Parts: sequence; C-alpha cells; structure tokens
Amino acid sequence: AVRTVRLQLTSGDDQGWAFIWDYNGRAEQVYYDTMVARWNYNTNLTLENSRKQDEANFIEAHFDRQAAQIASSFDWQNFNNATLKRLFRKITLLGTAVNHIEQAREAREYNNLLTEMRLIYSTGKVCEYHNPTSCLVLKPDLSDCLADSRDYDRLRFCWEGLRDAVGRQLKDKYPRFVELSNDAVRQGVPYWEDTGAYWRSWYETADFQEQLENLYNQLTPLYNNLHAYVRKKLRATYGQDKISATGPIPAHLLGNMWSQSWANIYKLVEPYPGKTSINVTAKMLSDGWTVDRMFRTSGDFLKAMGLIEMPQNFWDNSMFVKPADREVVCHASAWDFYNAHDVRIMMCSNVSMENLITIHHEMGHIEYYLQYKHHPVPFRRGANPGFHEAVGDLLALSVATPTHLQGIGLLDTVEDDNESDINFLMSMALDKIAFLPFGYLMDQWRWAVFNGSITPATYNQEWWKLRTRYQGIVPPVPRNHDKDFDPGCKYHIAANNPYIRYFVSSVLQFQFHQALCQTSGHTGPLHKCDISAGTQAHRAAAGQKLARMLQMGASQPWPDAMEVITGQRTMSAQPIVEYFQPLITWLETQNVGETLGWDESWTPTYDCEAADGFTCADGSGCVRPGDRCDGV
Ligand SMILES: C[C@H](N[C@H](C(=O)O)[C@@H]1CCCN1C(=O)[C@@H](N)CC(=O)O)C(=O)N1CCC[C@H]1C(=O)O
Ligand SMILES: [Zn+2]
Repeated sequence: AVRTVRLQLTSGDDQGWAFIWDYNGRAEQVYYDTMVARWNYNTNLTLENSRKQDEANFIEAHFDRQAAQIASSFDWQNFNNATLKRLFRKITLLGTAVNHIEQAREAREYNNLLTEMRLIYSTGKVCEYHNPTSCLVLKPDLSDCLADSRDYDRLRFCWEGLRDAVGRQLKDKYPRFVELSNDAVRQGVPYWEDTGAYWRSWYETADFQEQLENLYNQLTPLYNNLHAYVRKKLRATYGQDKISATGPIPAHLLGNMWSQSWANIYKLVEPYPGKTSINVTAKMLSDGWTVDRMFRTSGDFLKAMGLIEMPQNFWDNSMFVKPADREVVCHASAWDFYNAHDVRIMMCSNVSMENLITIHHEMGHIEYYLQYKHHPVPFRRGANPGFHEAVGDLLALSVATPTHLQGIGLLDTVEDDNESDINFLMSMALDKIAFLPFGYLMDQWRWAVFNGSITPATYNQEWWKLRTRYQGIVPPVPRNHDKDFDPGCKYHIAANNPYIRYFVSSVLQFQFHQALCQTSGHTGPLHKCDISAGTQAHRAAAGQKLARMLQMGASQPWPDAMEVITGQRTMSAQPIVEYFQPLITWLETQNVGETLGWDESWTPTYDCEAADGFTCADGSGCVRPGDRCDGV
C-alpha cells in the first residue's frame, strides 16, 4: 500500500503539547519526590530528614525554574488552543522558586528560615512557673487549656506562654524571610512587586481586594451582633471587673488560642440550655468513638454522595494520631503526592466534635485531589485556593445538622422547635461567623508586611490594631512590642501558608451549600439542609454537580467552576446571611440595650502578681515571668 506521509505541519500548538506531556511526566516524578521528603520530615522532625527535605525543595525549585525558562522560549501567547495557553502561563509564572541559579545562596537561606520557623512553632513548650519540669505543648495541652479552662488567670498563662515560647523566637527571623521572599518573586518574568501580589494573582480577579472588603462590610452586622451577645455572656461568667460592657473582649476567653473559633465556649453562651445542642463531644467519648471511626464516618459521607472514596493507600499511609516516639508537625494537613495515586492526611487527632469537623475539612482536600488527578500537574489545584478550602467545610455543613448527627448515632433525640434551631445556629455561628474577621485580617496584615507598609518595628502593634479593629479583642496582658511577635504564634505565619483563602471559603461554602441543597430537593430553611438527606436520585444529582466542579481543578478560571454549581459567576454574601437569618433576628432582640461594636481604647485590668509576674526593685513596673528586670 502506498504509504501516505502526512506532512506533519508542526504548528506551535503541536510542539506545545509535546512539551506539556514531557513536562508532565517529569513534574509528577519531581513533585512526588519532594512530597515524600516533606512528608518524611513533617512526620519525623529530625535534622537528617530536614536536610533531605531541603535537598528535594532545591531540586524542585531548580526544575520549576528550568521548565519556566523552556516554556518561555515558545511563542505560547500565540497558541491556538486556550487550554494549552493556560498551561504555559501557569508554568512560566514562577513564584518564590528563586529564579536565577546564582541566587542559590538566597534559596538555601529562604528554605532554612522556613524550616527553623516551622520547627519552633511545632516544638514550642510552655513550662509551669511553679514546676519547670512540667511543660505543655500546643497540641494537645495548650489547645485543651484554651478550650476547657474557665479560670481567667490559667487561660492567660496558656495564652501568654505560647507567645513567649514561639512568637518571640520568630521575631528576628521573620524580617529576613520577608526580604528573601520578595527578592525571589521580584526576579520572575513577569515579576511581582511583592509576595502578596504573587499570592493574590492565583485568584485571577483584578478587583479582588475590593470584592473582599465589600463582602466583609456585608458580614460585619452578623459579627457585631454575635460579639455583643458573647461579650455579655462572658461578663456574666468572669465578672464585670474583667470585661467591659462596651469594650473589646480579652482574647484568651474565647476558647481558642487565636480567638478564631468560639465553638468551645458554647456552654457559656447556650441560648436554651437543656434543648438540643450539637455539642456532641461528650457523646462521642461516652460511646467510645475512636479516631478511626471519625475518619470512616467522614469517608462514608463521601460515599453516600457518590464521590470518590479514599483509596487504600490513604488508610495505609496517613498519620491520624500523634506518635509517642518522635516530634511531628501536629497542625492538621492534607497531602497530594502528585502521582495521581498517593493521598494522605497528617493530623494529631483526638476524639471531639472539633476534630470531626477538621477531619471533614481535610477530607475535602483529599476528595479534590482525587477528582482532578487526571489533569496535567499545573491544573491540579483548586479553581482558586478558596475553592480548595470550601469543599470539606461544605460537606460538614450537612454532617453537622442535628438530623444527620442523629443518623450517625451522635444525637439520641432531635427536637424540631425554634429553641433547638437557635441552639444549632449559635453553634454554627461560633465557628463560621466568629471566624470571619480573623480570616479577613490575617493577610491584610501579611500583605502590608510584604509591601513594606508594616515594618519590623511595627509588626506587633499593627497586628493588634487589626485584631482589635476587626475582631474586637484585646490582649489579656500588655504586649512588649520590642520582644513580642504575636502573629508568629499562628501556624500559617510561621509556616508561610496564605490565609485569605479561608475567608473566601467562608463565603463560597454557603453559596455551594445553597445551590446543592436546591439540587438535592431540600425545601425549608437553609440551615436545616443536609444534601445527603434527599432521595437517592436527588443525592446523586447533588454529588454529581459537586464532582463536575471538582473535576475541573484549575483548568478554567474560577467563575466557570462556580457557575457549574451555582449558575453564578461572582461571590455573594447572600447565602451565609440567609443561613444565619433566624439567629441574627434572635440576637437583635437579645442585644436590645447592648452596645454593638467596641470602644477600642479599653484594656483589661492586669494584676502583675496574680499573673505570676513580679515588680523589679527599681520600680520599673511589672515584669512578666518570661522577662527579667532591666539590668539584672
Ligand atoms: C487545619 C487546617 N490545616 C490546613 C488546611 O487544611 O488548610 C493545612 C495547613 C496549611 C495548608 N494545609 C493543607 O492541608 C493544604 N495542604 C491543603 C491544600 O492546599 O491542598 C487549617 O489550617 N485550617 C482549617 C480551618 C482554618 C485553618 C486554621 O486552622 O486556621
Ligand atoms: Zn484546608
């Protein structure tokens, strides 16, 4: 037969695709090796593992730089295929992978600082003043202290101790880290004016900051009503001398080390004691729930929705509980090994409702990894980072409903009345509404640090300006702005993980919930919706709609992904306001006569001796236990 030789007109696109497939195979291998090295270090914080991790990071950064240089040599802006162009754009847009090999010294210094800060965060210890051999670590000791203690001074000890042990140690490392990070992103082609600009570029939204501010302004009334009510209840608990009726709330009284979720003080603010409450930790403990059962329960929900179930390697290789024999990073995390197969969770779990919610959060990440694993590596991301944070929380909105909790054996009876509804919404608000200002302010502070408007000299006081302005909280003890670096005692600052994604997720998860509730045939108030409660056909339809969005990964701009679920292309605060409307109405009646908002000038009383401090002979005021008298 006459062989017809088709002249293969190697248009730019064909050459582009050839590069992509070659790149993708290499990227999977390089990223897998890096993830294994990072996993081995995070689950066993030894110097040896730290060195191997640094080596892998360096190899990956070199691979990314090389790929960017080769990709840039194509005339990719003139490719015909939009997907191919999008892939090339993502490969050429380098971030903090330092671009020029001669900057290797800076790359090593950058990695070393990051490793040091993360190690300090993960191993920080607070020893009892009166028994220095008895020391507490963040997980579980100090977290449990903030969650369970109701002693004003014990809470202050735990709150202050972490900041002395971790924040203060990071203070002198952070400025150099910021400088190196900015140096790196300023060398890209195109370059970024600073690291914050690079991080915001992932949202591909020109007026991103304005949209965020607009959303935040719409949600302020919800927060102010919750804040006023909780402040009143805390005054009743701790006394009117400890908390002002019109001032900010002392930060250590809200049940959480960072005051970012107030769910642990539910019992102090419960609207209708004795009516149904979803504070099911006691029931979990009395029924002998195990950590494994919590993970299986979360997995069962994915299965019920027709989503991809956890592969065997997930159950074999994850770390669900804190090992007894070594130091690990206990902050919960989800891991994609980029080989389209290995996925894991690392978590120091204990049996509690709070941990069950976190498990759903992490499983949501894993589900996304599994749904988009067929894409080339550059598309194996969330449509934007907020999408990735929203998946698990979205599913937890259904799991946390009283009827669903009853269905999984965590509630014996469910009362369908207004008081129980308000109790439920209060529980949800202590998590979701309380979080909003914190989720918003974290990167307001960090973007200002990256663009230089907040300097090392003002790090701490600017941090507290934002914390008081947005969260309406104040430190329980005076801060020493020369020594304290309170932002550093939050994981995402020490480990350099961006944070605005969690604020975006707070909005998106309710938009997705509202849309999937409709698809699942739910009728009635939004807060009573469980997307797994409909008929099999309805449940499948909701699951498939979510899966279709997840399968897109980052292959299309995020409005296209949002449209698949909600039919809309913009973020909207309407669903979260609709969800909490019954509670807002109830709070407004409770808050008649209360001051909404807070007088920023108020500061808590501080009894030096009661706070284990001491006054120096030279009368230089109270010295905190972590300090010494000047000149001694
Ligand atoms: C507990 C949770 N841990 C993060 C998360 O799961 O997002 C971890 C650490 C930082 C990134 N990360 C990952 O796992 C990523 N690999 C996921 C991904 O991007 O694929 C966390 O930090 N949360 C949850 C609510 C608010 C916030 C907090 O606790 O303040
Ligand atoms: Zn997350």
